[in-house]
Amino acid sequence: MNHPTFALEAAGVTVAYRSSPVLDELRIRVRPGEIYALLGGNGAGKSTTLNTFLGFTRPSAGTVRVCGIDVAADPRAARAQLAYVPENVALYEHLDAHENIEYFLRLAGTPPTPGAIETALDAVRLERAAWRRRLGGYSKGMRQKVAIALALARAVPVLLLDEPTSGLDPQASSEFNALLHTLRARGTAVFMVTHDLLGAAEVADRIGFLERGRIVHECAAHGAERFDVRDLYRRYAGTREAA
Ligand SMILES: Nc1ncnc2c1ncn2[C@@H]1O[C@H](COP(=O)(O)OP(=O)(O)OP(=O)(O)O)[C@@H](O)[C@H]1O
Repeated sequence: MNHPTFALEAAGVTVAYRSSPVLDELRIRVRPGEIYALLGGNGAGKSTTLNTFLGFTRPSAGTVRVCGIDVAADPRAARAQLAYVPENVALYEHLDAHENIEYFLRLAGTPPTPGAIETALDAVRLERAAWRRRLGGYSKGMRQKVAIALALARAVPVLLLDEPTSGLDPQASSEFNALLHTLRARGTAVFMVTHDLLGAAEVADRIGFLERGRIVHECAAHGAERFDVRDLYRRYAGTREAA
């Protein structure tokens, strides 16, 4: 495959349930090594956007591409480029972190090379003492680390996250942000759906505001110069009132 410019791309994507559009000619582009946060009020279409990237929802118009692969034409190939971490990570409670990752890698037909799982668990900074403990006793932040370690072990170029910081305490949130920066440095594209404006302002390179299935505003951080949080809040409040 040649190197596509965009890791994720929605071009003119329309999704409608019972004729009213939920996504309305949506246009989103995320580059490799970019962290993109999608914000919007309840019902704005954030989950539907995730579902179209995952190939679970088929647009009636427009194109969705993952690393240049048209999701409608080859959903399996497109999905192989993605790791999806839902709000409540679904892993096996009775297996430990190591076993979970090994199980899902084998299920995907990509058994781990020696040391790959340990490297991934180290990269997400899951404390070593927990590696062989069943997930049943894990906190939300720890589960999330295991899910992201699985993405690292699969070496996928794109990570999709749904409400990743909801329910995380400040320490876990800051560890999560550090982890996203590690992924970004590796060239992974991160697309996250969130209501957490402050978290997004801290970690994202670009923020898109979704309102009634359209990006009504998009803004970028420039290196050390971060977002103007008051301005973001004003825009976000606008989308929430409209929703
Ligand atoms: N399968 C479906 N059938 C009919 N309507 C749907 C379906 N899925 C979503 N919708 C509608 O589409 C709109 C957008 O839903 P979506 O879940 O994408 O929004 P959201 O931005 O993720 O909202 P929230 O923040 O509440 O999770 C809502 O009005 C919802 O009721």
